[in-house]
Amino acid sequence: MPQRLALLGATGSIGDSTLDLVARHPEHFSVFALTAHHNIDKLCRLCLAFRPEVAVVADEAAAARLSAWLLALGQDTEVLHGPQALVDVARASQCDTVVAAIVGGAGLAPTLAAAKAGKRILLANKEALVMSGALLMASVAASTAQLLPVDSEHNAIFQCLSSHPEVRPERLILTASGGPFLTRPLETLDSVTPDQACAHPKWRMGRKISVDCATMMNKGLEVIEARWLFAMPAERIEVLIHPQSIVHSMVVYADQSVLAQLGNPDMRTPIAQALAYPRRIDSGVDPLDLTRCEPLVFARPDLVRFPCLRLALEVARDGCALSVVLNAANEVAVAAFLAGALTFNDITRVVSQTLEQTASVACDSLEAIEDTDRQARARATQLSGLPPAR
Ligand SMILES: NC(=O)C1=CN([C@@H]2O[C@H](COP(=O)(O)OP(=O)(O)OC[C@H]3O[C@@H](n4cnc5c(N)ncnc54)[C@H](OP(=O)(O)O)[C@@H]3O)[C@@H](O)[C@H]2O)C=CC1
Ligand SMILES: CC(=O)[C@@H](O)[C@H](O)COP(=O)(O)O
Ligand SMILES: [Mn+2]
Repeated sequence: MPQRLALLGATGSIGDSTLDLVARHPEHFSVFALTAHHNIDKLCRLCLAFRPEVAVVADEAAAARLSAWLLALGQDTEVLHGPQALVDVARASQCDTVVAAIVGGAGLAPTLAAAKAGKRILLANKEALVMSGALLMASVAASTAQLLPVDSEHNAIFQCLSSHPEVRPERLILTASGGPFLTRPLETLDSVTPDQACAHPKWRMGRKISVDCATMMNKGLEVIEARWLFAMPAERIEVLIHPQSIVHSMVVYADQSVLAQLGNPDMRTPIAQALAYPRRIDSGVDPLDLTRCEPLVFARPDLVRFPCLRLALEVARDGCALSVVLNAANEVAVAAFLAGALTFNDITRVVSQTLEQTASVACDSLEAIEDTDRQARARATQLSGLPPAR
């Protein structure tokens, strides 16, 4: 019986990689639901190719258009809309596995619903875990859910830990490419364009995560993600710059053995590992030829060049409420940068000022997290000089 998937964020970059694997292994995987936000052209094509029972889009107007197209094309996918529909497909009895690949905080409620419903969750949506670490991990522990990390570094650590599941490692080392601005003169950073910031040297990804890699906020979010996934204090999670993106992360044991997972930078490897776990399937990724790749180099990150990483590391060592604020402010600032309303350096300013201006708040329920998230977004919007969101 094939695994039945609900793919949240099907029209994105993780969606593309996941569906490439589904197409390679129709005997192992079938698609129950595909979701998108506004890209209904692409979702329509995906519905014709993968024939899901359900598709979900942002609003009623988009749902009506997609329904009409599918009907005209003879495809009987049911089209739903809105945040509640995402939650409904994530916990539906017709699916076994939820691929959480929505970008940003919008992925939190469906991911939490999947955890409570005891699903196997392939987690790409790191923002969900950053916002709700304690709550999501507790929901997984209290149900039959299984949380499998897809983020390449966390998937690497998961694979390294699998060889000694009963032994706690001493430290984790997350590798980071350093993004497109690793060596760019600092004084020129304020004039970089969104396209320059999105030109990641090694990975092709959505625009939000690409900007996060350019500021290295991505690595800060990943330290918080690792802290929860592997129950490891942030002080014992190190970040190392590794521009080749071949070593995806490492685990250090008490005897100073260091285990690493390597591979060409292609998300189909970690997604295939998680989809097939504990088996292995062909991912379509080129074999890694260590005799032909660039020399593997490692260095400590420069926190003056990457102030967003410094802010995130400070938050990682603190309570969970500040993680919600960090994430919310970053989402607002990155969206404003991508829209041309802020400069690249403004991202750090907005995140830092939002953190400074937020009093300590609770984060022990979805409602409390959503409330903190809303307040932080409003503050960050104001600090970005934008009109309040409706
Ligand atoms: N891309 C990668 O290689 C990696 C990504 N990740 C993480 O995976 C997640 C997805 O990243 P990526 O695929 O690059 O992102 P993309 O921007 O490529 O795709 C995002 C997806 O989320 C949907 N979406 C956006 N906003 C909403 C919303 N408010 N409600 C519902 N759906 C929404 C989009 O729909 P639409 O197309 O209609 O806008 C799209 O399907 C992120 O959290 C990222 O950090 C982690 C590791 C690697
Ligand atoms: C592919 C992936 O997992 C991204 O989250 C990745 O981490 C981006 O690369 P850097 O963060 O190393 O720039
Ligand atoms: Mn990553």
